Amino acid sequence: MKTFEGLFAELSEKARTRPAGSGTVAELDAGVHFIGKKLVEEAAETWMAAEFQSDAQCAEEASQLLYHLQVMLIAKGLTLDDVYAYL
Ligand SMILES: N=c1c2ncn([C@@H]3O[C@H](COP(=O)(O)OP(=O)(O)OP(=O)(O)O)[C@@H](O)[C@H]3O)c2ncn1[C@@H]1O[C@H](COP(=O)(O)O)[C@@H](O)[C@H]1O
Repeated sequence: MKTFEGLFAELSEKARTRPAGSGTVAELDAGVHFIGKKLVEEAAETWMAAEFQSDAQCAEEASQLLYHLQVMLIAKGLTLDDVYAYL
C-alpha cells in the first residue's frame, strides 16, 4: 500500500524526470494558482463526503486532497521536513 512519504517521493521523481503522460507534471506546469483551485476543490469534496457520503468515499476524497497538497508543496520547492518542522 502506498504511504504519504512514498507518494511524495514518487511525485518528486516525476517532477524531476518529467515522464510523458504524467498528470503530476501537467499540474505542476499549470502552476500554483491552478493547483490551489484543485486543493480547495478536493478539500470541499472531502468535507461534503464526510457529511453526506460513505466512509469509503470520504477516504477517497481525502486521498485526492493529500495528492494535490503534495503537488503544491513540490511546486513550491518545499519538502515534507519543511512541513513536519511545524507539527
Ligand atoms: N494519487 C493520485 C491522485 N489523486 C488525485 N489525482 C488527480 O486528481 C484528480 C481528481 O479526480 P476527480 O475525478 O475527483 O477530480 P475531477 O475534478 O472530477 O477530475 P479532473 O476533471 O480534474 O480530472 C484526478 O483526475 C487526478 O488527476 C491523482 N493523480 C495521481 N495520483 C497518483 O500520483 C502518482 C503519479 O501520477 P502521474 O503523475 O499521473 O503519473 C500515481 O501514483 C497516481 O496514482
